[in-house]
Amino acid sequence: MSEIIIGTRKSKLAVAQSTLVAEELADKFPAYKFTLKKMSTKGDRITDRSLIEIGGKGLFIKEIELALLNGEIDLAVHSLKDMPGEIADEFEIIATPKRANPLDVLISKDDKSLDELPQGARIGTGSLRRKVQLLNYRPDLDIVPIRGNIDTRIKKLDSENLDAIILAAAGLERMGWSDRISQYLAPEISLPAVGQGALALEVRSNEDSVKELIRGINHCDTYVTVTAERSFLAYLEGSCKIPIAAYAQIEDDRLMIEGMVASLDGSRLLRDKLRGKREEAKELGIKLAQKLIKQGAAEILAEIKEG
Ligand SMILES: NCc1[nH]cc(CCC(=O)O)c1CC(=O)O
Repeated sequence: MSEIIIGTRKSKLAVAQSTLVAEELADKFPAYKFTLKKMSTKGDRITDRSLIEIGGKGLFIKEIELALLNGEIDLAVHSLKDMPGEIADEFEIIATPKRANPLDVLISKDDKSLDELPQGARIGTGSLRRKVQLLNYRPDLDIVPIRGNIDTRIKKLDSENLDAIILAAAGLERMGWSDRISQYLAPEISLPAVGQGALALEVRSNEDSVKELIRGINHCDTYVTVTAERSFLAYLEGSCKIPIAAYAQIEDDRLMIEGMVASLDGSRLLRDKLRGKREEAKELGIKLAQKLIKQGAAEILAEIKEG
């Protein structure tokens, strides 16, 4: 019997996600054995500094890609949201299983909604994307930077004397903690991160037989929508150091994508959308990026990069 080794971060969420993938693969391909290999990444080990300080999203990915490269694992399962817009030629995101709920959610004390929170309420989030959109909606809010795994962040609600925190619905749902959710934030308030709620199945580009197998659990609509979002991100060279968001959906077999770019303090926020053919997902992401550039996104991005 052939064995496929699946590499994952060792956080509870990562293990829950990769277990789901392993089960789906085992169901579909009973002749194979799928084994999880849990790995620690730099992003997991350093939890007392912001991601931006220690080097951004790639920190959750690098060690796992190295294991792919040297053959320790055959498949890597990542949160797509944690992947940079472009990956090295040695690797390929060959499939995305069905996306979970892509929205951001509010977890608040006394289950208050965003509108019910008191004037000047303290909201915990380490994400610039969430920060600028929240302030755009309610300028009175006090945004407090927090980091850590989902359970750590929920604990900070009390330990840091916060009124609420913002998290991804998908993570909470996959952990079975949806009952903690006070409010799902509509995309009009908080446009989700590129790839939020989706998983990336990453393999070595030269491994045709593994690619063929993993493609078996691809979900086409998910793949098309995240392709558009990731091409928007890559074109704007977005990273977690930039307040950037994109969310694509299939509507009547057409592809619709919305994107957002903002300055660091949120004083300038650009947002627009486009519709197109689902076969042209990559081009649509680029077209939307170009549309925002015409409206001033290039200046915003240059300003952020110059520091
Ligand atoms: N930034 C970390 C991260 N990466 C993926 C998820 C949640 C699951 C997902 O979006 O797929 C989270 C937690 C969060 O933002 O609340």
